[in-house]
Amino acid sequence: MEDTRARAAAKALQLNSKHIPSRATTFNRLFAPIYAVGLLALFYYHISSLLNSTSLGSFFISISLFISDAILAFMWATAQSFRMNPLRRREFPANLKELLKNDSDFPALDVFICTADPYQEPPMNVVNTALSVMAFDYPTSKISVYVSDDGGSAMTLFAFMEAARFAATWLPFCTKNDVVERNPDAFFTSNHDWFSEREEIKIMYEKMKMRVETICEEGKIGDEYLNGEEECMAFNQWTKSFTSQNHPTVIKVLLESSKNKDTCGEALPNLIYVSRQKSVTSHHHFKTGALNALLRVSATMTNAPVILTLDCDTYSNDPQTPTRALCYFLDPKLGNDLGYVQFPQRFYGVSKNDIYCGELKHLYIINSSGMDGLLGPNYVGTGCFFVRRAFFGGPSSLELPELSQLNPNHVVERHIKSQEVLDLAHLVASCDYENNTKWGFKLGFRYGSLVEDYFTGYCLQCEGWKSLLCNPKRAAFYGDVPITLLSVVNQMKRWSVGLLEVTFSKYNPITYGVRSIGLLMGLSYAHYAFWPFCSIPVILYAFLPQLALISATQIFPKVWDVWFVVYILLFLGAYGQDLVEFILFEGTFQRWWNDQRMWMIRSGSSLLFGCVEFTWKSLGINSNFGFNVTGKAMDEEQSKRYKQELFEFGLFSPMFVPITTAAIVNLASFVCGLIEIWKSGGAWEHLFAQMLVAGFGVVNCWPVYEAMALRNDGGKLPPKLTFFCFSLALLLCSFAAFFR
Ligand SMILES: O=c1ccn([C@@H]2O[C@H](COP(=O)(O)OP(=O)(O)O[C@H]3O[C@H](CO)[C@@H](O)[C@H](O)[C@H]3O)[C@@H](O)[C@H]2O)c(=O)[nH]1
Ligand SMILES: [Mn+2]
Repeated sequence: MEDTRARAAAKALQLNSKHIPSRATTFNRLFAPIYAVGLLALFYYHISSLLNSTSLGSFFISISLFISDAILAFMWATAQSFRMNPLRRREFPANLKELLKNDSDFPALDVFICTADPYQEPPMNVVNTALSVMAFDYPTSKISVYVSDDGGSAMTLFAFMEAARFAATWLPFCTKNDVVERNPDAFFTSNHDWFSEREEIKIMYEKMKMRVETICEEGKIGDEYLNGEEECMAFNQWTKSFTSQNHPTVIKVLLESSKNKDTCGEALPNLIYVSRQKSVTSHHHFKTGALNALLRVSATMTNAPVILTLDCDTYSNDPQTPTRALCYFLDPKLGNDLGYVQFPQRFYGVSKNDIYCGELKHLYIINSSGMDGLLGPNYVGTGCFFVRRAFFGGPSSLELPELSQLNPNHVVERHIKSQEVLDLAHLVASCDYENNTKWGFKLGFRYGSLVEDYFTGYCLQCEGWKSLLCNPKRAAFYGDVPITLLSVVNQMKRWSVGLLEVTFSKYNPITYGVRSIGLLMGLSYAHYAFWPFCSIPVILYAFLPQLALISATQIFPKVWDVWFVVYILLFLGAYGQDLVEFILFEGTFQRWWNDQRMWMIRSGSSLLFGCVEFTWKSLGINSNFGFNVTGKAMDEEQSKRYKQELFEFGLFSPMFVPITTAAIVNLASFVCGLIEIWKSGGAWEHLFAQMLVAGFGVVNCWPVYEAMALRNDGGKLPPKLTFFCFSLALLLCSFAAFFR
């Protein structure tokens, strides 16, 4: 790639441009110090009320409010790093044609697709993802798709054998007709009626889908489904003792570019199925381990300089995507230290107003554009192009792997089905290969956190790599959003455990990060690392003012007090800025409203339970926390309710307890407050702030009341849970009333 970059420099080609949204940035830079003054005033107020507290009770209240606001203020301060220097970019793939005239000029591309569970992640969907990238607008002989199957499932392998056959028809069909949607399922569900062979191919696709789905339902593969001896042989490894947690390495080269041709006689991409060895006695590091196994297996077979990592649900929505990434990798101005190009995660099938905030606009787009103006966005696990070299030490300090064949500069000379290559591939995919090597620590994706993406990107940046965000108008990739509240909160719980693992390691972004990547980048990473602590202020604000209201205790300043004004301005300032930002990034008011609601719900469930689980894990009480895959299989009833934007509770989960209890307490306290004001003949000034907080809680908890009392479908709150939370709320309220 270096010589291509030199040619680009000689031709002075413009491959990309950047744009600084200057008005918004100026505003943010001016607003930050003003807001900071407001915060200082608030802490002056907090400290003086602490010093003036007259009783144990008032001291307890003051210190709780102080701690809560200190955490919120810290989160605000770290978030400013995203606002100081945001960037938007554009790329010009057309100009690349000048530079890459022949297929041989393109760098080879290895695509990694991870899947882990055929029941949560239907093989047919994984196949669609793979087909969508095999059909990239890119020289096919340069593409190799590696599928990592951590589920070790014969069904997934079977699905890919079918896909390999279908690809021979699908790929030429896409190129000939300039199809934009190259995920077959997405293509056939949207209407494109004008292609001649469309019907024929659709029938072929449906047949394949039926075969795969039948196999998945039956749970075994009958001989009538297999073509020839080679295919039968492939499944011989699935013996009786083969389980997803204990099995030998399975590597199958399903397509070999130099041999397999499509129906028009053009080369097909390489397609390789890999299920690394698993043993119950050795730790496999979940997805991170799978990615490292793929890094090594791909090194033995193709060793492409560019790598794309994808989750099994992240399909390509634009065949131009790899050329867009090249617009950066081949740009001489960006230098040799560009480690990865991240495309934002975008989602297919988000409900109209995005009730669960599945879009995660802040995480994937707003904050990432903010980091783009510094050293670059964090890695978000999928839709990311890396230079292979980035996994082998910093830009100027090459870290060599133990085996020279895995070296990023090694040129593979043998073809991928040769015995030597296959033997080496099996060796590096075995479960104890990594023992006493640098893999996961100095090489490859990094171990030590359940958010391997965040941690790996962070480590690469600390080593000196830069990154950037490529966010074209047409979504480059689409993934699935979780459609039940439980999967949403479980996903975020895993994230918060993973983030805390980084916070309490020697890599803490405040200590280690700020030193390695500077203040603003360090703060950006700290914003996430300390995110789980948001659960503390949210829980306190969800209960304390309300219980105080029930016990007729005033804890906030009176309406006419200047300190009340400070409170209100800080609240409105933060919320207002957040809203404006959200709208500027193509959001709607309703989506923003749901976003802020989910921020609170997540804090009271995922982040809180994440903190608790992390504590248990650190104390060694229970260390059984793994990477639980987010479900991607659709239940029809659930999808229907999701589309109607009804919250899906359904099951009894301890994670629903805090939010449900808070909903009841907020409503009860609001009513108590009203009664209190009425009884006192209309003296409302001293309780107004608390009424405001409780009222805000009630408005936000509307879906919970609905699920508790007004609905009768499968997604309503289980009566057992409602009863439990009612009892708990009653206990809390009586306790508060006791202090009246
Ligand atoms: O042992 C495992 C567990 C998971 N996976 C794969 O990891 C991917 C992501 O899993 P998913 O359950 O979809 O996670 P999400 O919560 O949606 O993922 C977000 O957060 C993860 C980190 O927690 C990142 O790895 C993901 O890229 C990011 O999208 C999927 O393709 C899985 O098949 C494995 O390969 N092996
Ligand atoms: Mn996912």
